[in-house]
Amino acid sequence: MRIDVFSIFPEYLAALDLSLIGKARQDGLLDVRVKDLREFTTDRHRTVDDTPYGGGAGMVMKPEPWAQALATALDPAPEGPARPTLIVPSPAGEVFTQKTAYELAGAGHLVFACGRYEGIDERVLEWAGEHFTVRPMSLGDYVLNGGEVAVLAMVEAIGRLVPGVVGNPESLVEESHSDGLLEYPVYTKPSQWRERPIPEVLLSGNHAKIARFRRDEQLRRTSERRPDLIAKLDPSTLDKADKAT
Ligand SMILES: COc1cccc(Cn2ccc3ccc(-c4cc(N)[nH]n4)cc32)c1
Repeated sequence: MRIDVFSIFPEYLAALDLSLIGKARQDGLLDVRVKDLREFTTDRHRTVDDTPYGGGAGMVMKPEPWAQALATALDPAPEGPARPTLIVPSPAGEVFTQKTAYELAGAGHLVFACGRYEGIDERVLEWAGEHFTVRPMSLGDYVLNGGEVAVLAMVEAIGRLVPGVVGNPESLVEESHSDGLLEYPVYTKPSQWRERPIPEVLLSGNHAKIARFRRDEQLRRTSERRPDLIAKLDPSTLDKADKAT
């Protein structure tokens, strides 16, 4: 998978050189290219923003540097009919979920446009629609100062699902949210820590009982912390809970 990221703070994306994603880049599983948007300006001051038409606070990102930058992500031209997907982090985007991560992990080429200021001139997204599948994307209902943090989160969530990136694919199977429920609690040595024991069943060696305990904990936690997810559960998820005995 090829991933292009454009930002006026490319150093923000240095975290993509580390850990799992960094290793996947070294192994050639992910081809991540981070570019400074200012490289695509033409004036002496490398200007990327200007005042908003219609007035209002703050500045808006100029369209031309973005068109010049995004055009380089179309080089070489995509093989076949598939168009690269352009993800534009935005408070006004669709909400990024684990389902989105799975969907995008199957894409061949992702391009991320990290906005700053009050956002990117809307005509960029209209122009980009001729060459990309454009998806404004929100991380959630809170406001960031720019797109970089959102891109770090999305590239990690997507990248780890690309085959070969995570050493043991098993660890992707039981994941939180993959079955619509939150993760069960985890414990490790010592079994008694500051007078706190671990749940007895985890020492029983009875895999059926352990599975049941974990499923029950998932349901308990989800109904306590995220009742909204309970409402969305696939009925078969609850059957699985009964079968995990
Ligand atoms: C109303 O608040 C804003 C309205 C417009 C722009 C900005 C600041 N900003 C600039 C680029 C940019 C990209 C993404 C996000 C973002 C995404 C999520 N989930 N929260 N915030 C915020 C961004 C703030």
